[in-house]
Amino acid sequence: MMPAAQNKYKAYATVRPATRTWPDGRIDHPPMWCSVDLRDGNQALIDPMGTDLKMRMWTTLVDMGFKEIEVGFPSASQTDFDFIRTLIEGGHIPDEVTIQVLVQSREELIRRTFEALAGAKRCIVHLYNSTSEAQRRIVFGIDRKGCVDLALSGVALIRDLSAARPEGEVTLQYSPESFTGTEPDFAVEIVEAVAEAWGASPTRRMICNLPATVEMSTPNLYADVIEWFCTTVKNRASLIVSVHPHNDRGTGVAAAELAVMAGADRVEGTLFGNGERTGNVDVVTLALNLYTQGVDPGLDLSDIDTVRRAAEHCTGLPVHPRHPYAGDLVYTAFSGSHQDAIKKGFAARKSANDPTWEVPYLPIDPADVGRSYEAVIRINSQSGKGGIAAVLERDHGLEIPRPLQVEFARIVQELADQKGRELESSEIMTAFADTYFRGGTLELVDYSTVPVGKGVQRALTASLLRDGKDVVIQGVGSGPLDAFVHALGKDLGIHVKVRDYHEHAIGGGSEAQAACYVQIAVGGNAPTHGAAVDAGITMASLKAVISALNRG
Ligand SMILES: CC(=O)SCCNC(=O)CCNC(=O)[C@H](O)C(C)(C)COP(=O)(O)OP(=O)(O)OC[C@H]1O[C@@H](n2cnc3c(N)ncnc32)[C@H](O)[C@@H]1OP(=O)(O)O
Ligand SMILES: CC(C)C(=O)C(=O)O
Repeated sequence: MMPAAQNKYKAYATVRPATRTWPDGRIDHPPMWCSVDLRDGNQALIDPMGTDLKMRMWTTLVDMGFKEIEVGFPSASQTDFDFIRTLIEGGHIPDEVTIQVLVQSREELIRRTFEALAGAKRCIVHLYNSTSEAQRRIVFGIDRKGCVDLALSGVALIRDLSAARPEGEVTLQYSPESFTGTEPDFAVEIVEAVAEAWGASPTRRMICNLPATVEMSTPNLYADVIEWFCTTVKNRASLIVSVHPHNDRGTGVAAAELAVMAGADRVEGTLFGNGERTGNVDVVTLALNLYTQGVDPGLDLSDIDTVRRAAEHCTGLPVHPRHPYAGDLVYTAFSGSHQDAIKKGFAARKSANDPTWEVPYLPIDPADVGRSYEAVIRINSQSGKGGIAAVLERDHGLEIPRPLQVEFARIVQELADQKGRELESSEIMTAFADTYFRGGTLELVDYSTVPVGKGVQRALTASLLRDGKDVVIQGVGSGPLDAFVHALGKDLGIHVKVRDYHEHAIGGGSEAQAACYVQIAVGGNAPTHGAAVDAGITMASLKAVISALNRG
């Protein structure tokens, strides 16, 4: 038994904005994005990235279009320091990209940070100290004033070192770390003090980053406190309000989205949500959530698998198969009704002249992120006729008619149940061929036809093997199939009624083949299906009838 919750945990304290506007919000433009893969993501890895992996991550982020990238904590690690020097000295930072570095409010660390930044044209120095009531009491042993003083001592040094930089001033970012555990009025107090000490103004905005260092509440309460902060803080116009959600409750994405509705201008996060504990907010999901609402996210994810491979290589962590937009299974439907609807959705798109995406069960066109339609439908015991027919069509060119779909789906379900696993496309084709391209008592060897009378009718002669013995049958009908049916009844006493007939070409040109599907009834017996593929359509149709008879 877990200990009684009410004795051990407290509900999150809330603050209510005077006018709560965020629930009516829509996100109609992307926030400013900042990747923290090379810092918060990296610091959470069992094996932090070395220079080569950092460079691969950096290139991936730049190629995706990030304009702000936190590249490390240069005063904490020589690897981070050296990597930043490599970026600057190697000319790897495009003009439109600003690097960001993290530092605590400690003199020697701040000085070392500025050494790392020598030569960088544009950079953000990100200063943090924890402001939560618990950390002030437990970790730092300081009161509110002590906490403000700690922040201000850092700001004063950064201001001086920044002013002395020959390359120009840095941008200051300040994080009241553990913001979600900080009394909102104190967060406002310390940010106002820092902004004033820095000399923030509408033309020299300071980034004020409000982290859910630990996600402690439902996302609506985070949004409430963000809106309350934005409407309470002095000189809001002098601040870029940034959020930095973590995912402790599994709602980091929702928290970020609601925070943007509540007034945040900027979001810090990582690719696929790597980061401390349960991770940082996943910027890939955030960006593609925007995209599916018709908003250009400003990040290029047209080749999501390349981004994913880079992230997996750099972090050593796999992306979950169900991860939004990027997982192996997210463009795959196993269940029958989903497969049926997806198949119909794709077909409707083909015939409609409208680019608007509207395929059931697929919130995004897989092609937009470089994934293929081919992977959409896979078959197991939960699959239905629509999906199975789609696989036969997609991989084997067979467009089987609806009554045959219904019958074959039962056969496939039994097979999948018996195997207890997903079926390969080749196994489905083999099952189809074994069932409907059926050899047996009868085998068609050849046939010929000639016109009869004024050519309205045709006479057909067919050579068959019946139980291995040659037989020749002859009949007359309105076409070769009709004449064949007549011949079977007249010469072999097999009285066939064709109940359903479909044919189509497979492929084109000299390689083209014909596929034919029939449903026949013999005497009072239950109808059976047969199918055949042959170079000629007549041969395919006669063989399909023979297949059906062999099954009967
Ligand atoms: C929420 C976040 O993700 S914040 C980022 C966290 N990232 C990291 O910590 C990774 C990089 N950090 C490090 O490698 C180390 O902490 C270093 C190199 C920066 C500092 O190392 P050390 O001083 O040897 O060790 P340590 O981190 O344990 O020091 C903690 C001290 O710093 C103080 N401190 C912690 N954060 C801050 C801060 N933001 N500003 C000022 N002082 C701070 C603590 O109160 C403690 O003080 P004490 O020594 O008087 O008790
Ligand atoms: C330094 C801050 C922004 C941080 O990483 C956090 O609070 O998670």
